[in-house]
Amino acid sequence: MECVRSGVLDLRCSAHFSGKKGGSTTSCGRSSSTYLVFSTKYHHNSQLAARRSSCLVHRSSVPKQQQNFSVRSSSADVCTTFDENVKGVSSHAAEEKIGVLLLNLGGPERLDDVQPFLFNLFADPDIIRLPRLFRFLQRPLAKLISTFRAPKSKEGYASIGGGSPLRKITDEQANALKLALKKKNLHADIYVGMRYWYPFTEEAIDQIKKDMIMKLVVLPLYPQYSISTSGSSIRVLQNIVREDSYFAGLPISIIESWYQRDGYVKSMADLIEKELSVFYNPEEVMIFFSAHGVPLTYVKDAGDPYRDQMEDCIALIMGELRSRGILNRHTLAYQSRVGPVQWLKPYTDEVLVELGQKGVKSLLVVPVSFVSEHIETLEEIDMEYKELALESGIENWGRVPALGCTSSFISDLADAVIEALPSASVMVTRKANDDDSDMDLIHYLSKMFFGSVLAFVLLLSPRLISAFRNTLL
Ligand SMILES: C=CC1=C(C)c2cc3[nH]c(cc4nc(cc5[nH]c(cc1n2)c(C)c5CCC(=O)O)C(CCC(=O)O)=C4C)c(C)c3C=C
Ligand SMILES: [Fe+2]
Repeated sequence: MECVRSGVLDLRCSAHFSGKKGGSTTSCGRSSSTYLVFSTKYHHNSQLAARRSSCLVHRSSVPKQQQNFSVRSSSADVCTTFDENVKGVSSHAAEEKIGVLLLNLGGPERLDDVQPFLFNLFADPDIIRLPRLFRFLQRPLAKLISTFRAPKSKEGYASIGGGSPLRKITDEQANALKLALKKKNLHADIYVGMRYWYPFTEEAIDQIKKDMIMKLVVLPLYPQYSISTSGSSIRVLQNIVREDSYFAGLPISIIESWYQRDGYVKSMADLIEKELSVFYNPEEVMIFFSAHGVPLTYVKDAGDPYRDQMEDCIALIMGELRSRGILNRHTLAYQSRVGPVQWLKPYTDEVLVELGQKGVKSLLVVPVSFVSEHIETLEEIDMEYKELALESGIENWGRVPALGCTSSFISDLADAVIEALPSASVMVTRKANDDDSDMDLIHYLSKMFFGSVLAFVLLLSPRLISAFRNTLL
């Protein structure tokens, strides 16, 4: 049983939308009578399916036309130049009112936004995963953690100009995508929905409804799927679909991950090749992929495919570089861990020190989990990690920019949208009666036990609170 056909999420399948350990009671099928059940265990079939094929379904049957375009968007920073094989779309698609919803994380625009932004982030049950019984602690805990975390985060945002660039960049990407689609003969309205700050996904959803969009493609701006990112945003969407009769009847196609697309892989390889050429001895440079981490339990217990997809992604990019005769060594590590739990290893900061000790002299860092510049590229990599690396003996440091509005990348996203359209279908959802129903007693009790310990640690013990605070700061 495969729920994802070549990378496009089949909305009638249950298992992608996390919630439940095991995923065995979920339903999956092609018929509209099957239901979407929320479960935490990620369905690995989807990942295998995505790996097997280069990506999305339903390639347009319209012959490719060789065309040259040069367009400038209304925003001065967005410049999109197309020189490629342009794929056309069938005329009936052009007559429908098509919407594309770009999902992203969002970021505080001013320092005063930092604490409420962090509150929204930590109040997300896909970010702090409490046992069901302790969900009532989610918001008090979010308040506590966001308050402790805010001073450190504020420092970071202050050092990159006082706020996150995410909204501006995402808007630019939306403009560029609209133009790219237009050039491929698809007229679509593009909406931006952020998970933790303005414009919130709910606002985008309202606008989509007002505009009476007839078909919607949902494109999370994360190349790899994680429960904590695309998964969380998709969950918001599902909740809306369940409550709202307009969305319940709207054909939707979700592109859940797209790291395996040729256009993305080649665009990343282009950026790496270009930055390597800046080094005095490019062949001696170690390519250092730094991905945003997630807590280890996401992968080990909840079935998050994030690590597998990340490794797959790196292999594809390195394969592309090798095919161009670029044979540099490379490594992958995970950055930006928060709090006292174990995250995916190895950790970026530790690997930087080790490489310095081993005598590596030249490093090219490649941020790989996100397609915009943000606090973790501009502050964590460019400032903190650079300083650490130089102190550890690295002499030559370079960093690949995020893809942003790179024309080949935006053009590929446009192709992804066009390819996803034919599989848009009505989301049929039902609320799982008890999404912990297949959890065995021991697991349930252990969750309760650890949940209680966590609650006591975080809410009752001042000494441990201060230890926790030190870990966050
Ligand atoms: C693929 C990308 C990301 C994953 C996976 C992810 C998981 C994740 N993040 C936190 C905690 C924080 N993330 C923060 C900022 C932030 N996170 C991502 C991306 C991923 N997060 C981005 C792009 C950003 C930056 C947004 C911006 O404003 O530029 C922050 C706030 C910043 C800070 O204080 O460091 C926190 C906190 C967790 C806990 C998590 C997985 C569970
Ligand atoms: Fe994050």
